[in-house]
Amino acid sequence: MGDLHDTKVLKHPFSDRVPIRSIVCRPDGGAGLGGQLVRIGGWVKTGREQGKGSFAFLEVNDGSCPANLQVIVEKEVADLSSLVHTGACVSVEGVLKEPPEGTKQKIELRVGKVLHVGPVDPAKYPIPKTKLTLEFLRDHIHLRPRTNTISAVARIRNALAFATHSFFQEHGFLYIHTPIITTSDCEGAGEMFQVTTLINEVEKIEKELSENPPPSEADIEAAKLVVKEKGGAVAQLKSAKASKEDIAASVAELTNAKENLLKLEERSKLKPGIPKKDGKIDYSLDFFSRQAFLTVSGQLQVETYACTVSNVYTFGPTFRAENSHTSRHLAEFWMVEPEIAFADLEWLLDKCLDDMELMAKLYDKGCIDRLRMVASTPFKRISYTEAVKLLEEAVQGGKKFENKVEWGIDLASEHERYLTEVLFQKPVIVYNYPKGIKAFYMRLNDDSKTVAAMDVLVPKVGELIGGSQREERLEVIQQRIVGMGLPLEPYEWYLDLRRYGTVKHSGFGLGFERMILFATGIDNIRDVIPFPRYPGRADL
Ligand SMILES: NC(=O)C[C@H](N)C(=O)O
Repeated sequence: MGDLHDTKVLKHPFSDRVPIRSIVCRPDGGAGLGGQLVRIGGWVKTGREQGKGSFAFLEVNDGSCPANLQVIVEKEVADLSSLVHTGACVSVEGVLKEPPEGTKQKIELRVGKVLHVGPVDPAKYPIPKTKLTLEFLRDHIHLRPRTNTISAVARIRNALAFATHSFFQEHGFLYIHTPIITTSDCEGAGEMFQVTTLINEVEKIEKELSENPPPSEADIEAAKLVVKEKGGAVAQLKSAKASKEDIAASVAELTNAKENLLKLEERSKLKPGIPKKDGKIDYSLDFFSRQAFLTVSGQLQVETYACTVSNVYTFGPTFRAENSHTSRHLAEFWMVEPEIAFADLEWLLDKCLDDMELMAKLYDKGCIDRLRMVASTPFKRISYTEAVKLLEEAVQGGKKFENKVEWGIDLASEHERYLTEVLFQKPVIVYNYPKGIKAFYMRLNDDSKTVAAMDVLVPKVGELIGGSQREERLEVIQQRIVGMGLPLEPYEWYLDLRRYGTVKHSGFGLGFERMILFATGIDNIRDVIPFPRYPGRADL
């Protein structure tokens, strides 16, 4: 968008429109731009006719910044009634003018030509200008980007994504595109969405039906008759006290007739274009020749590159089939996952801090205080064992937690919040978790009870980052996989990284949406991703 201090407004690179940002987001509020002819395009936030309908004031926003441009249209130029409704799209050309002294705006646009109007019926528009709750907006996912909050979140999200890439690129990391579809369960927790192929299923049903047409109603009626006859035959033989063998043979015929009827009825339900639902044919095995899933983490795959090009990261969507209905979980979320060869956990903890500091510095526009605090305060570091001790002390002191506190538990959100918000009032890094609650790939510590894992907990959000030193010893990791009841076979390729040229290495995953929650102060994670996915929601 160029230098905002430029004395000329800057055209959008792909159209002849000027971004509103380049008019109003200047130190002088745009005052120095008076007299320039510009074209803008955007959506009306508010509008009203004035001077007995002789002109209209419009507040227009084009998403380039949170601020609106005040636009004035006279009735000679356009039909004002179609312009003034919230949500209408307008594209106009006119001259920038400084309004009279004492007005809030430093610049406004006097329209000479209206180039486009996309009207709205105000009686039907679902996003009126009144303040709407985020819950309400979640039911209008496609229109909610038109609100100030959601468009601001989109800009912050974009800036954070850009900063993530800039940071890693500047530090010599390679961006590796890890797959979305995989057969490996990185966390070994079974929270995977299975990938099935609807088209395959439909094709298969169509083929089957063309080779073997479905039964007609008459076929089914005939089969029902056979069942009735066979049933009658069994009853007759029984009342005639026939021999056991004869009765058994007759019962077998009845069973066959019933099975045949069931089959026919089932086949009659098969219709082209509708996949069979009874689960009898495992179509899911078709496409990939084995069960495939949506990835829960790009970590295992990105490790293959860390073990040859040293410093890598992946940043993409990940999926968890967790039935969580909380404000901190999504079924589809984005994760930033760096992986570094020759690094142990100590090294990683330091780097993680840098990362957060850098992000905080870049985004002082979000929740400024919290970000400032992250940038300036050293994180508290405590071991898991210390954390549990502190929580136990709190319980002894009268603090009530819903989840019980004892060595071996996974820290609940209330525990994480207590540590970060009450006890330390700053981000807390908890390290060396019990092996029983962490994934198989984390390096076993010398005590054989804990693993070299760390979580970064932050106020408001709880766990923001989870990471670990990876287990680089072949026998140990094999034992861990087996010990957790997981099959070795799907992980053989991963074990090869330990068989051939193994090296200590570490990495972490940062939940991108949680980072946005933290930066923006928004409460619900469903509001910081454009199209949230959670139990019961996958449309749009
Ligand atoms: N890359 C990582 O360390 C993240 C880790 N696999 C997780 O999903 O929690």
